[in-house]
Order: sequence, then structure tokens, then C-alpha cells
Amino acid sequence: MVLPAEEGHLITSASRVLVATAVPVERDAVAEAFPGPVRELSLPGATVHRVEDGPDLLAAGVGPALAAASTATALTAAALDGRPYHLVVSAGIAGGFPPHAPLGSLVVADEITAADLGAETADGFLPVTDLGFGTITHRPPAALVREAAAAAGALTGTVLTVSTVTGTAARADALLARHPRALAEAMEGFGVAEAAAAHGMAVLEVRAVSNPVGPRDRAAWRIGDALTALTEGFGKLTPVLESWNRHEHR
Ligand SMILES: O=C(O)c1cccc(C(=O)CC[C@H]2O[C@@H](n3cnc4c(=O)[nH]cnc43)[C@H](O)[C@@H]2O)c1
Repeated sequence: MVLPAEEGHLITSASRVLVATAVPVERDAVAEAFPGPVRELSLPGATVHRVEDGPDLLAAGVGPALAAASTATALTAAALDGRPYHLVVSAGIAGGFPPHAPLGSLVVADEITAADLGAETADGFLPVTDLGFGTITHRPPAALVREAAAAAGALTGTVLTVSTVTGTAARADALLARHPRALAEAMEGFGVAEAAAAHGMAVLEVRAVSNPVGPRDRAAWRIGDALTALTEGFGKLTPVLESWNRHEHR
């Protein structure tokens, strides 16, 4: 549907957005930003929650593989239904690299990087790209990152995807040495981004920091604060997501 807009421009109807979290509690934190009812859509292999005047939400599972599989399922179902999504957002809690990403802060990824996809060698880690395969980084559209971060008051930087949660200072230092712009690590972004890329679709990653990346300390987790930051962040950035025009910003 095309709607007339002010100043002689045309705007299309709101972009269809899919937000993929890892677990239901993160999905529900995003849903809380929208006051209307939620409808459940059961697909073979995934369940989408449709909120009124908001994005579709998917608890896609923990880790890059399940997140990719579930996200691809939802994207394919929407495409076959003739109502494809325009934008996919990986969202949830994350570890933040101190001191730049403090607990409760929000991070919008300008790079989504698989940090442990590769090979260990005597001389250190080799990313899978050095082995001649695939990719390790997806870059969300720069204008979308800028606008989303400004709306939500979020930091921008690299968000790493790992299959193993960092639990030592040595590992945190090694990750930062390889990825000096890293602000956060989580476990799904790269998988969601791979699914989006397979559908030729843009991706964004939004993370709320629940714990510091470093020595394991479960007492330091602030999951409740991070979920609140996620709800507040989505309240602010959803208009940006839905008005994002994929044809204007590449
Ligand atoms: O047992 C631990 O020490 C531990 C530390 C941090 C997180 C976990 C999880 O099992 C949560 C994984 C879940 O949450 C995201 N997440 C949150 N914090 C981190 C992190 O520091 N590193 C990686 N992932 C994190 C992640 O996306 C998962 O969905 C356990």
C-alpha cells in the first residue's frame, strides 16, 4: 500500500519487522513496549508472536545455529505467505566489554561478527575467512544503525557472536585484541544475520548489557535491569525500524 505524505514525497506502509530474541523472557520484554494484544502464530518449527502496532516477535533459541534455523523458518513462512519481512532484528541481553558498555546500557551493532568461527592454530586463531570459507561479519545499514541508536540512546560498535560465553579475563582480552571495536558479546546475532542474508534482507542487532564480559561472576548479572532497558529501547526505536525504507538506505 502506498500512502500520500507531506512535502510531495510518497511513503510506503510500515516496514514489516521480525525481532528474533533467544528466549521467551527476552521476547516478552520487547512485547511489553507495545500495549496492544498479542496473537500467536504457530509455524512448523517456530512460533511467531504478533503484537498490534509493532513488530513480529520470535523466541528463536539460544546459540547461532538454532537462532539461524528458527529465523530462516519465520522468514520463509512469511515469504510463502506473500507478506515478506523487510528487516530482521536480533535482540536480547548480552555481556558488555567494560568499561565502554556498562551494565544496563543498550548497544546497536554496526558490525555483527562471529568471533569463534574458524580454526585454532599454534600461532593463534584463524577466522573461517582465512580458511577460504564464507564470512564472519555482517554490517547492518549504516543509516539505520545511526537512527536507531540515536532514538534509543544506544552505543554503537561491534557485537560479537560466540558459541561459548567468555568466562576469563584472558579470553576477554584475546577477543578485544582481535576485535578492538567490540562493545558486547552474545550468542545469536551472527546466526540471525546469516538467515537474513540468505533472504537478501537487512539485519540489525540490539543488545542490553546484563553482565560484564570477563571472569565468570553470576552475582554480577543484572538480567532484570537489562530486560527493562530492552523494553524501553524498543519503545523508542520501533518507529525508526518501521519507517525504515529499504530502498532508500543500503
Ligand atoms: O554461566 C555463565 O557464566 C553465563 C554467563 C553469561 C551468560 C550466560 C548465559 O547462559 C546466557 C546466554 C544467553 O544470554 C546472552 N548472553 C548474555 N550474556 C552473555 C555473555 O556474556 N556472553 C554471551 N552471551 C550472553 C546470549 O545471547 C544467550 O542468549 C551464562
